[in-house]
Amino acid sequence: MSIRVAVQGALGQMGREVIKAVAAAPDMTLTGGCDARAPENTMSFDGVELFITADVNKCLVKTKPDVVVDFSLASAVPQTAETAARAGVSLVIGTTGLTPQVLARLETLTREFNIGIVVAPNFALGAVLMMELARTAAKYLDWAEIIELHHEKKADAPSGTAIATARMMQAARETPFESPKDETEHKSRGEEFYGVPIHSVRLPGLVAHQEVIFGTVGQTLSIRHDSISRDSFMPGVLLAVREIAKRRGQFIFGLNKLLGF
Ligand SMILES: NC(=O)c1ccc[n+]([C@@H]2O[C@H](COP(=O)([O-])OP(=O)(O)OC[C@H]3O[C@@H](n4cnc5c(N)ncnc54)[C@H](O)[C@@H]3O)[C@@H](O)[C@H]2O)c1
Ligand SMILES: O=C(O)C1=N[C@H](C(=O)O)CCC1
Repeated sequence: MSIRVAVQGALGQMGREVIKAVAAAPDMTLTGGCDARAPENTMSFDGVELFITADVNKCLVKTKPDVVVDFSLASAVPQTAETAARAGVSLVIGTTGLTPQVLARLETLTREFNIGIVVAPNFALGAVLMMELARTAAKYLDWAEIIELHHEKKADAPSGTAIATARMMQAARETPFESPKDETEHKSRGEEFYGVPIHSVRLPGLVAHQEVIFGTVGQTLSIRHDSISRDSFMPGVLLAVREIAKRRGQFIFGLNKLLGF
């Protein structure tokens, strides 16, 4: 049976890419779109005619999706998730910048309303591997910093990927990472998450990139991933839709869990 999919943030850079990917997926039916900037009617997306509205509830009632894919803004996610949950609709959430409190509420919604929710800060396979390799290296190398580089329109910093990477790296260790002891002069060193300094670069020409650099005596190890176009995220998004459509009651954080890492 075809999985019915609606897209929240449909007019955004990622929303438009998801619309194309879902429309081309043989086992999915694109039902509708939602976006704060949407007109109240149908729109053509590269030849795909789609009902679109600014009202998420209207989108759900009218188009009856099984799954909503959300690439919008962190502040919009709670309302979208509550509305979808009450309608019994599962969610795939790629939006970053979600607080621990919002994540905890999303987990509760899965049990309260028997829906499935996947939240993943990065749907690119290479990025998931980069995070897994960083997790492994973190067990052996005591110094590490992260540089994440994104396009200039990104709303949040640091990236969700960088924060999740730092968390995975620290969780793999028994002791905190080492850091310079004598930075007594002017300090401009990014911001530490889980003991790992994260440096954020925002420039036109970039899409989504991250380098994790480890150091120890006489050597460094760099693990780098580059998304050079947004279609890099689409196989991961479609996998998450397929999986969550059959996993009611489950809350899944990270594409790694769906890839069996
Ligand atoms: N998980 C991943 O793999 C991944 C990949 C790329 C981007 N992202 C994240 O996805 C999100 C969107 O990225 P983007 O580049 O598409 O951004 P974008 O600004 O191009 O698009 C966001 C869209 O959301 C809409 N929007 C804003 N507030 C809204 C609201 N209250 N209700 C409904 N719609 C609303 C905007 O009008 C816009 O069209 C960001 O959080 C970004 O970090 C995640
Ligand atoms: O384009 C963005 O914005 C991206 N955000 C994600 C993040 O914050 O980690 C990663 C992919 C691109």
